Amino acid sequence: MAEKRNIFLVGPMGAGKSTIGRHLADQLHLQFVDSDQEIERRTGADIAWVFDIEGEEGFRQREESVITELTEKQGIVLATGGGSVVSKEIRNRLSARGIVVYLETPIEKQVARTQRDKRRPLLQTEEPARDVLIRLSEERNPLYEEVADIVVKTDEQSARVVANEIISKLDF
Ligand SMILES: Nc1ncnc2c1ncn2[C@@H]1O[C@H](COP(=O)(O)OP(=O)(O)OP(=O)(O)O)[C@@H](O)[C@H]1O
Ligand SMILES: O=C(O)C1=C[C@@H](O)[C@@H](O)[C@H](O)C1
Ligand SMILES: [Mg+2]
Repeated sequence: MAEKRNIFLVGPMGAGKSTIGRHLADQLHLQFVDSDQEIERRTGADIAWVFDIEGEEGFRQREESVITELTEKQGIVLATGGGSVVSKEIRNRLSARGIVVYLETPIEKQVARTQRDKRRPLLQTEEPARDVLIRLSEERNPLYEEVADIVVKTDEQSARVVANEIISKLDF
């Protein structure tokens, strides 16, 4: 049987990786996995708790080992954590193991989509979420672009329509 291919979603908090990833997996009959959820499942703690106890560095180590392991699979849609691309090892891994899709999302949409949800520790600080997201985007946008095979905008269409647009751009 031909090798089943993988789709890896990258992009900032609020881009819709988890939401669009589910639609993609349903429509393509692939397995959906989410590195944040997998870390929560394995630790039995939510992401904020992992950050509290192990610090961001501890979380990043877990993220790298989970993504390395999940990308061994075939036939998955993987929603990656928003900061995972900062690791060169993760970027290399994603490029080697599947099609990388960057969900490009303006800051105002990221703010709107994340403001009611308190589960993102990097946004639960004194610094306004908008400023944090701008600062992160300056470091990370070039990395999302570098690793991407396909770039789609997620601000003008529903998650389902964005998933269809991604499918139309895939050659499988
Ligand atoms: N295309 C879209 N249009 C409108 N709302 C969307 C769209 N994509 C996602 N959303 C909404 O935005 C919120 C954040 O989406 P989601 O949790 O999928 O983002 P994420 O990229 O996985 O973020 P994180 O990196 O923090 O895990 C959710 O409430 C989701 O329903
Ligand atoms: O952008 C980030 O660094 C993060 C994004 C989320 O997916 C989680 O991985 C966590 O909240 C950190
Ligand atoms: Mg997510």
